[in-house]
Amino acid sequence: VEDDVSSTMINFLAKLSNNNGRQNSNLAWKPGSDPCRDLWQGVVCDDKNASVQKLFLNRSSLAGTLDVGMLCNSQPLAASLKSLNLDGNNISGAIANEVGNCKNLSHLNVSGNQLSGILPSSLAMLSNLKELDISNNRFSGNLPNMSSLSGLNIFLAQNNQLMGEIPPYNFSKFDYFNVSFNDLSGPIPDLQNHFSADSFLGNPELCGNNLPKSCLSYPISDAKPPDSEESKRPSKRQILMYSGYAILGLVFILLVVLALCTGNKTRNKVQAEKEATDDSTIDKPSYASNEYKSSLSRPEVSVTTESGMVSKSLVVFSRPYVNDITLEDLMRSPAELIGRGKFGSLYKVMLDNGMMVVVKRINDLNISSHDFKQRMQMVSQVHHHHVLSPLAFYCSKQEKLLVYEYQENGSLFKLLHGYSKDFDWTSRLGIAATVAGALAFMHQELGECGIRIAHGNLKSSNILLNKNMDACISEYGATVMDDQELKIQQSSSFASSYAAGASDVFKVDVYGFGVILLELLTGKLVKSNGMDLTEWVESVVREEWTGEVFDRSLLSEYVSEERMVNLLQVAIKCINHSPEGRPTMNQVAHMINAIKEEEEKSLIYEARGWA
Ligand SMILES: Nc1ncnc2c1ncn2[C@@H]1O[C@H](COP(=O)(O)OP(=O)(O)OP(=O)(O)O)[C@@H](O)[C@H]1O
Repeated sequence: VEDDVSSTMINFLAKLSNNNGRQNSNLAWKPGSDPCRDLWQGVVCDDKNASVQKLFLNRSSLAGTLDVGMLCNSQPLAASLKSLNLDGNNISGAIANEVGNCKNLSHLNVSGNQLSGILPSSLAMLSNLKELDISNNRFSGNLPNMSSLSGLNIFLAQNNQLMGEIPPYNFSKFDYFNVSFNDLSGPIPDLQNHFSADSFLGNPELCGNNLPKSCLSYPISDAKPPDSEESKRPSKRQILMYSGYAILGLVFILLVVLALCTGNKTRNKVQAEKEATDDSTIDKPSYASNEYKSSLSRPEVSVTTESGMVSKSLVVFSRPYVNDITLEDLMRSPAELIGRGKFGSLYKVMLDNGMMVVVKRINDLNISSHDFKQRMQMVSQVHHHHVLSPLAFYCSKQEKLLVYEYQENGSLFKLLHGYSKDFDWTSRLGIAATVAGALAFMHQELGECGIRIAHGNLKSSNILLNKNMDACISEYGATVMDDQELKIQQSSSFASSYAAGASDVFKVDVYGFGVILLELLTGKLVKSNGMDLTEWVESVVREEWTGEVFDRSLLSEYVSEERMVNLLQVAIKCINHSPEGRPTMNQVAHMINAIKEEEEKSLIYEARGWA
């Protein structure tokens, strides 16, 4: 390989590494050595070791600037390079127009970085391009028209800030196509039945079949360039169509007003009758539909409807029953306030189709709309039977809403600290194992995405029980805590050590899970009469009175104290003051499964009378 190729590559990597002109030491590309013969890490050469064909610099902790121009202006390299993979770093900068000089590039993957700027039109000149992945960055401007690239079969651009209309791509050529969660507008082109709405979700101004917004204002068959003079003047057909809609709209509004008047009278009567017969106020749900509706109909949340029916802004993930739910549906459905936590209020809402959902209004979440969208999309893509996925979300600068399925059997918190005393050891151990397994799975899946999304607010009120009494984790990823919040959240005695490790967000979840284990073992509240559960358990264990820790109702069940002590040891590891000292959720899940297996074996022994 020519010397100037080696030195270009070293300079390219030094810029990407942002390490005072030095490159990332893990990769060890040494001046004076040969990229092919000396087997530089991440470099793939041709059979004769004469030219560099592929660069795999993905997940290499690079946090500098991308200078594609440097690579593609170096003639031998520009001619030989077929694949450039920079996925999953923290690289900033833009894709320079010179990328068009890398004529043989077939795979370009810059996903999961901090890249920004406008996509160069020269991308459309890469006639060998097969895969282009620019997802999870901050690119803006229009999508390049790459309809002439006949070999392009993967195009991923989700989670950026791209604008404008989608060019007329030939969708039959794509195996994968995704432009969801951008700011694209206008009608989606003819998909030739190749892609579902999921590839386009999260673009409030995009319209088409199965998208929240219909294309009434963009009759596709009459499509003209949107800013041509003629398109600005409505045609006779359009005038007739709009007048029809206006009349229908008026009739609809009159009917709604009429229905509201009669409905109000009936409701007032029913309410009055109810109040007369029911004077108990304890545990009665507080009806809050007015507060809820006014919160949802504030200007920044209000729906812009077309033909009075289509919501502009609710992002709905495709699930049965809620596929065509709109923000308007949520607004007009009966709502009841069921909780007001630190991070927002929770409403129970009954949809027209009888489905019960909960809507969480999140206050002051320390996160931009773009990042929130990105988080929610990633969380919704990871499916685990014991994690409640959001059904839909809404997001503006001022307001964030999350919609979940209602879980009728309440929370683990209620089961432990409510009136029911019927919560035996086997069920507690089962819930601990289920939650640990689900959390380990989520950490594994979401640890691989660039931003590492943790639950962020794990506690027994966020562990819900479905109709089969199976535990599921709710509100995964809905809380983003900074160090300051962590300090406030924790008791002063170990706030600093706890917050110091906040950078590993997963270890914060491990701590939260440890506290849940302590609740399961002791049956005690996390905070009660000024006592902190973790401090109390630690002091009792220090004094070697471990037996005192356990819930009395468990002791009366003749549960093996050895297995309870084993579970307590797992809990104590999880609440280690030093985050680095805590196990990973995967390790926790293994430890709990081992205890559960022991328990199951002993139950079999007992059943056979061998004990
Ligand atoms: N999908 C759901 N179905 C049924 N009950 C739920 C659902 N989501 C939450 N809850 C319950 O509603 C109550 C209020 O929840 P909310 O999330 O507002 O408060 P929290 O969990 O106590 O506080 P935070 O704001 O810190 O999450 C809790 O008891 C919770 O268990």
